[in-house]
Amino acid sequence: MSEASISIEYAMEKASGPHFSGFRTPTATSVSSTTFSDANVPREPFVIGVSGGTASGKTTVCDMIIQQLHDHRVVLVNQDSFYRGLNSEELKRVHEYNFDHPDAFDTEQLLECIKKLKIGHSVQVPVYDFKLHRRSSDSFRQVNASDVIILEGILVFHDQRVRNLMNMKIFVDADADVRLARRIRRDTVERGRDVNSVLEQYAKFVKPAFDDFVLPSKKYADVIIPRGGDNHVAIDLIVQHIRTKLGQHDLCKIYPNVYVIQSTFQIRGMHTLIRDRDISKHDFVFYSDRLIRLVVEHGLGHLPFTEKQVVTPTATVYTGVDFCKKLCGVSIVRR
Ligand SMILES: Nc1ncnc2c1ncn2[C@@H]1O[C@H](COP(=O)(O)OP(=O)(O)O)[C@@H](O)[C@H]1O
Ligand SMILES: O=c1ccn([C@@H]2O[C@H](COP(=O)(O)O)[C@@H](O)[C@H]2O)c(=O)[nH]1
Repeated sequence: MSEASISIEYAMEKASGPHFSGFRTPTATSVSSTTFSDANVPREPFVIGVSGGTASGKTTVCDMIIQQLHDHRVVLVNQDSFYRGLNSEELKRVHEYNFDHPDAFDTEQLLECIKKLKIGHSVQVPVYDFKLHRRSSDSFRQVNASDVIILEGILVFHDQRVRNLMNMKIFVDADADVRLARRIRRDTVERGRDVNSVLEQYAKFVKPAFDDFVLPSKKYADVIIPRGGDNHVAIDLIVQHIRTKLGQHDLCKIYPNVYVIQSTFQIRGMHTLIRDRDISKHDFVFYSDRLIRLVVEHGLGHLPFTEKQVVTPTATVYTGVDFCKKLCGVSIVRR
């Protein structure tokens, strides 16, 4: 990316110089006849995986990222939605069921869902009930195509195929005692459990599976967030990175004083001409000059002006504007 500041004098001189209007007919060999497609080619969504032990703060961190990216389309997909659910036999012996083992999830269905979202399709995600340990038979959550897809769950880094779909992998860290305390509170308040059953499940399944599957998958993380949702610095940095990855137009959302000149077919046509190695020197100079003029004129529109009244030849008053002759500049950033 190169940056150049233009002086007011230069800008005014360029803007008031000879005016080339219109898009000249290209010379015979300069442009191919391919039809231009829409300038806004849809980008592939940015997929973020968020893993970590139970009650480490994964959901909290995801909610904070989503809140900060409020000006983008962001969707959250929970691995929990892909729990297979228990049949009646398994339900009778629910205390023997290991919900923390990779086999408890329908990973094939999860893969299919993320692949579809990545190519811009909407999907129906199952709704899992933690109290009944089964999926709702008649309701689904519709998840639409988005700019950012966040996949959150204890084992989202376990399967290599799922990992490969991710552009960024975050591991949320919290001390084991903090997580256990949170889990007891959450499961008794929200998931209809009693303290004894939570402790029993934790010792029998949750902790061993954390050591065997969750912790070993931490090595795949690009970023580790200690203290989860309390770590505002880490979350801010992650959001900045995502914004950068989302591209050029989002610069305007980060910096309120950045204006992007909207690309039009005319502009792209001229860019095509000046990049064509067969263009004549005369046409190169002509179209480069015209492109520079567009940028300069756009920049001039952002200079400070004050209101000014003038009297017209018919003796009426016209209220217009006059350039404030202050020392100022407009930076032109080229990507
Ligand atoms: N930084 C925190 N301070 C206090 N409580 C928290 C914090 N982060 C999460 N919690 C609480 O702990 C529980 C689990 O958090 P959650 O974000 O749902 O974790 P996870 O998605 O990893 O299971 C929730 O009840 C939540 O309100
Ligand atoms: O029916 C169920 C399904 C899952 N669990 C427990 O949930 C956690 C995963 O959810 P987090 O929000 O990441 O904590 C997992 O440790 C399972 O043990 C359950 O208890 N019952």
